[in-house]
Amino acid sequence: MMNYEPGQAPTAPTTHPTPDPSAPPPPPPDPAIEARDLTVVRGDRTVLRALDFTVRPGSITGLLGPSGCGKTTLMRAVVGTQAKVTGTLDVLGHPAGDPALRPRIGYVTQAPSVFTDLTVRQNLDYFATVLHPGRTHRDARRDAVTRAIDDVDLTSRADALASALSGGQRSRVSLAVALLGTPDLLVLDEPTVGLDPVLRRDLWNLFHRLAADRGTALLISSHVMDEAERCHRLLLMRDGRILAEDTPDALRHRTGTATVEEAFLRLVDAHRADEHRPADRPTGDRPTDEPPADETAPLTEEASR
Ligand SMILES: Nc1ncnc2c1ncn2[C@@H]1O[C@H](COP(=O)(O)OP(=O)(O)OP(=O)(O)O)[C@@H](O)[C@H]1O
Repeated sequence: MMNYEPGQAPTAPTTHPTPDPSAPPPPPPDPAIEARDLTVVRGDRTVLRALDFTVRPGSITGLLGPSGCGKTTLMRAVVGTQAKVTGTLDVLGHPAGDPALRPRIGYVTQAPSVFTDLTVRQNLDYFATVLHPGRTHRDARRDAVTRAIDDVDLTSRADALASALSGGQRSRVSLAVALLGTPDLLVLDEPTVGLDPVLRRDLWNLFHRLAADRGTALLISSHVMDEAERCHRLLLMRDGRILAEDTPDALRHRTGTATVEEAFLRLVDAHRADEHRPADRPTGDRPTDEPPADETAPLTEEASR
């Protein structure tokens, strides 16, 4: 199986001078997301525990793990809607939640947020007007709306009421809204749930185009392990912790397995064995009243419903 290479920066205009080959390579761009010791408490439970990870611009990072392991909480922290976040969490060079980030991040939740009494185009027009109000932006708004509808392959349904769309189509309207502002970071919570294989493939092609052509960083959660193979890098999570952060190839290689799903299961088994080794077990690591996340849940799409 192959690894996808992160997207290259858009080609420089031809009027620029040819770069000097003896010059040192430019420094890597700043991370899109940098988390150090990231911890989140929800209610009386610690649901994210001291996470360290980095997401690079122009790359697709898959966030994978069983139901309840903390994927949505992590995404909420990144977009700045989660309370009780400690540690360091920088997004596009700002602390997560900084108002300057609002126009630069697109976030699509699991529940589509669309007005069902408006058409697809009217939904997009509304959000485009919120993003870029005023008559002077009218043409740019119209172009952005047309492009976003086309990006998610809903041109033929542009004038249909959102209430008349399927669940998967409504999710794509939400995705189109997130694409309107040409965000630098797209955070997508299970964007392909309920989509048929052709649409899933088309959306993944779109994600790769966004990363390669626009330099967008994408953080995408999924239960579907074959989608893991389409990511540049993976964050494998379990029970509020990151089990591994690496490329799909490196994870398979490291665990001596043929698929990311097998690699994940191998890592879970190794982690459990460590936890159950009495001498090593840290006391008080998990309160006795706090059950682990649903760690035995299979990682298939069917099992995630
Ligand atoms: N509002 C809340 N108050 C307290 N705990 C919560 C709240 N929402 C979620 N949790 C807990 O936080 C933990 C992480 O939940 P989260 O939704 O982030 O998991 P997830 O990996 O996204 O799950 P799924 O794949 O099922 O969406 C779970 O144990 C969940 O029970």
